[in-house]
Amino acid sequence: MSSAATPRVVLLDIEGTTAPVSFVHKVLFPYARTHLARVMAEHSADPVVQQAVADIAKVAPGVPPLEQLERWMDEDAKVAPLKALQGLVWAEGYKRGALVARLYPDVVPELECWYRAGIELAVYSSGSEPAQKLIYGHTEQGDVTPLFSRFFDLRVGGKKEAASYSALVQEAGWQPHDVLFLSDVTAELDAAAQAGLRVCQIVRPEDGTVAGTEHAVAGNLIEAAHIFGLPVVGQA
Ligand SMILES: CSCCC(=O)C(=O)COP(=O)(O)O
Ligand SMILES: [Mg+2]
Repeated sequence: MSSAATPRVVLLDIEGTTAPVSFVHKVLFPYARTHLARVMAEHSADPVVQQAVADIAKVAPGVPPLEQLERWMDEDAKVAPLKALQGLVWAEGYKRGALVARLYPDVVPELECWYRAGIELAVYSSGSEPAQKLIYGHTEQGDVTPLFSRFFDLRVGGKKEAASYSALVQEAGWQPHDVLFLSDVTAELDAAAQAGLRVCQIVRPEDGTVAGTEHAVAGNLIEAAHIFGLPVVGQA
């Protein structure tokens, strides 16, 4: 459903929307793959590791956890045990300065503009909530986590399921039509639109994103702001 009213909430995907696909696939994912076995061994008593190993045993009984994790990484599977463990590995990488998050140049200025205007900002990513806080806590522009009021991950469900968007708006106490969801993936936008959210595809030339035909399309957050009547950085 569309509405002329300005969205009160902007819900943002990460990969392909605020961060380049190349940063996630060529920096974050390889870092996690390289250090996963060691970090799991060094943190074997950590509840994150124990829960992930227990979850893997439920879905892949008899398969060694690292073998299953390798399979999931090969498939880019959006599954909670892998995402929780990747977050643990990245925590170490950010802490020792090996990782610094790259966001698209329009992202921080435009999010700050929306934040200052009283628009509520939230994240919905397949990356775990701790991983989301890490990426936004260690950007080239510094810690931008205070811009966001909420961080939703796979605990509300998969991003291609309409029920996940219904669950997250209910948890936050939002009306679906007050929320604008920005993502590069049309199947995610289809699901969000089915749940009554307003949606816009972010089509980043650097990522080679292909524009869909069903939803509004913007090349960056500033173009999305123009389309949906949100404040635009640098304009009074
Ligand atoms: C928290 S940054 C890494 C994101 C991630 O692990 C991923 O799989 C990408 O998910 P998104 O939903 O942001 O496209
Ligand atoms: Mg994405």
